[in-house]
Amino acid sequence: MAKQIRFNAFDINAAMHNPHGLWKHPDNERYRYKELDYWVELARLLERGLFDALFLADVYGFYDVYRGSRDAALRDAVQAPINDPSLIIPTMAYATKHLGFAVTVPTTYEHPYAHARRMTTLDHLTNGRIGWNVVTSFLPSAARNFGLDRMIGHDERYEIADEYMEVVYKLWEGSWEDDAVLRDPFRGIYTDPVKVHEILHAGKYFRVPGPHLSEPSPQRTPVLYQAGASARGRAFAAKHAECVFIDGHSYESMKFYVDDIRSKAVAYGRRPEDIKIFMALSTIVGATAAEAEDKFRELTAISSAEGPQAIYGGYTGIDLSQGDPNQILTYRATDHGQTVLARFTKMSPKEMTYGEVIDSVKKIGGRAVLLKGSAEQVADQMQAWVDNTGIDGFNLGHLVTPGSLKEIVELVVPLLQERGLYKTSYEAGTMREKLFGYGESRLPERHPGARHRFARGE
Ligand SMILES: Cc1cc2nc3c(=O)[nH]c(=O)nc-3n(C[C@H](O)[C@H](O)[C@H](O)COP(=O)(O)O)c2cc1C
Repeated sequence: MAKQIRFNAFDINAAMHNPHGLWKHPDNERYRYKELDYWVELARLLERGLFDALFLADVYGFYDVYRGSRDAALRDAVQAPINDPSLIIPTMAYATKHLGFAVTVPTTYEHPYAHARRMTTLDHLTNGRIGWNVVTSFLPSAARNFGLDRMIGHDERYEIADEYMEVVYKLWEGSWEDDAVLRDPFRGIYTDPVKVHEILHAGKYFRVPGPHLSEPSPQRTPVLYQAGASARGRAFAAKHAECVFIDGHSYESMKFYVDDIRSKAVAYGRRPEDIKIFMALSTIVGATAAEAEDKFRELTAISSAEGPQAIYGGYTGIDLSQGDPNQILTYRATDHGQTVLARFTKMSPKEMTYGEVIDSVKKIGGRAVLLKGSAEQVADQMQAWVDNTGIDGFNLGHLVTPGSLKEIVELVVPLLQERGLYKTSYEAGTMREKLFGYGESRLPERHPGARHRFARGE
């Protein structure tokens, strides 16, 4: 059977996500992000299209590097205003049966003891349909608001994240035995105290004696996503991630990331196929190629020049307004994210000036690859990306919501199904089972998290 293409939707609980200026489009319903009905309708649409998951990005802090101010970000709804992503999930889960939910939570600012309980709660309420996108955060304004004088350094944030993972693995995997909850009215025992264990974690960054507060949920550890692609980020992904999310720009660079992460995973005792890799993608699908071009022109006319530069400043620490348009942008390690700057400098096939970088990020779709055309053309290009890079599928952003994802569900999914490249029904089971096979609800034995499982006789 041909390799199946997988879809996640890439969204955020905010007024706008990445396509800046397009909130002005008359068909854009983004302003409804504060309504539960909006999210329920979206979840039902995605389940109709047999999407694996709704991936919910999140960010603490405003994007205020560009021109040294948050004004451009606020004017243009650059991931602001923004609400909590986890609180919309139970309602969407109630309205669907199979769709997974991957929620972004930073290891730098949320304490693992509280985070572990929140994820277990969500895994119970969704009956095992929860994933966690592990991020380390990249905005100085978040650091300030969490009471730090300066942002913790890029690589140290990953060191903290590594220890954080150890803590949550211990809480999820090692604290409660499977049969701890007896609910036995005859013996008068709800939970057998002998089967609930302290974790006694005392490390460099965290001290958590435990036990975990919640009883075991269907997956225990949520499906682990990760999206940082710096050298340190890839090492982290290779060790922990089950799904990796990467921006793409060429077959070559995407294949480099895919091969590198999978070979590093093998060095951690894992298998290459233990990691599913999704590429960020924007799409414009028309009944014909000409119709897609018309939509593209219409969107270009209302897109914003400043919003993408505000995003760029936050991701990289580079204020594009400060450079001469003809000056070459060079790589420098900042404490923001390192991947986006690398892409426009040392990973770029040719040197780029500040002016060229601005033109590139301003394009519709932003940093994500944009596929446009008829459904046939978009499906062909998706297939080519999968065949040439080894990715498993796409995290599909929206330009106009929910229209962009409706185009995929109604026009592209049926075509991929005809070609035998897309499932025609959901697999049974939890989110992890749908991704990795029936009976695989828990982390596999070879995953480092499984080492923290409680074993009798310990
Ligand atoms: C496609 C994509 C989506 C991301 N989504 C988020 C997000 O929602 N929240 C966040 O804090 N970081 C997000 N990031 C940032 C990364 O998780 C990571 O923190 C950042 O890229 C810095 O790490 P790096 O230097 O290893 O790339 C995303 C990155 C990519 C490429």
